Amino acid sequence: MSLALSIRDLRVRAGDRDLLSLNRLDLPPGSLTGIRGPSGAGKTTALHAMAGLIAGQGRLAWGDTDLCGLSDAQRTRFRGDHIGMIFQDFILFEEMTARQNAMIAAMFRPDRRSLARRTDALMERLGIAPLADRRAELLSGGERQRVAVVRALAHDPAILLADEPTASLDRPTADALIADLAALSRDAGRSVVIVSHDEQVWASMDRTLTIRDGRLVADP
Ligand SMILES: Nc1ncnc2c1ncn2[C@@H]1O[C@H](COP(=O)(O)OP(=O)(O)OP(=O)(O)O)[C@@H](O)[C@H]1O
Repeated sequence: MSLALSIRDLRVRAGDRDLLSLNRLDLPPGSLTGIRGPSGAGKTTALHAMAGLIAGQGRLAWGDTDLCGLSDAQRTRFRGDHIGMIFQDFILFEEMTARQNAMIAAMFRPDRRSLARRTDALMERLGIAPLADRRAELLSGGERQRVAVVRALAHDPAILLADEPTASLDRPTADALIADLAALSRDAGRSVVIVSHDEQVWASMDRTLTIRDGRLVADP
């Protein structure tokens, strides 16, 4: 499944302050989109709204599903079914193994077996299969990030959202990660949005948007 994103007059507020105000944005299904902008501009807020982690007013629809029209519980369910997330600090459980961390979502899902198969295949593909039984606290930054990628993709989500996925990686590791993310997503028709300050990330995307002061700045 491939899902388009359609945003109309989306606002995210905190108290009486507008954190985000996006008038119109359409991303085709299966597209790879970067988001850049100065610190505090609202990039993470936009990503969290796309993930349904925070509620917005207006319209933010993946396919036919407008997240603004869903309850908190419905948004959580949509996220579990359709969205994979990679966070900047890619939080792992240190005492658990790489594979246990990657499989964490499986604990709450009925399709545990197919998820386990996909997890193993992804670990193989990303070159971390030999580390499957190593505790997370013993993994390097690049290895931890790969575990976070497997965890995000294990349920084969239609949407992948990532916040500064290369921020703590050296150049070669970051480049390899971005190439893998792009290939794993293009193959599957996955829609991807990546918040990043990294020009190499922007170069791998179909398009990169700029957010400033909570608003989209027109592409140059
Ligand atoms: N829950 C909240 N309540 C109040 N203000 C918030 C809340 N969440 C974020 N903000 C503010 O909204 C603005 C945008 O934050 P956001 O994290 O989206 O920025 P960003 O563009 O991702 O920045 P950075 O590149 O530094 O991560 C910031 O001024 C931040 O302090």
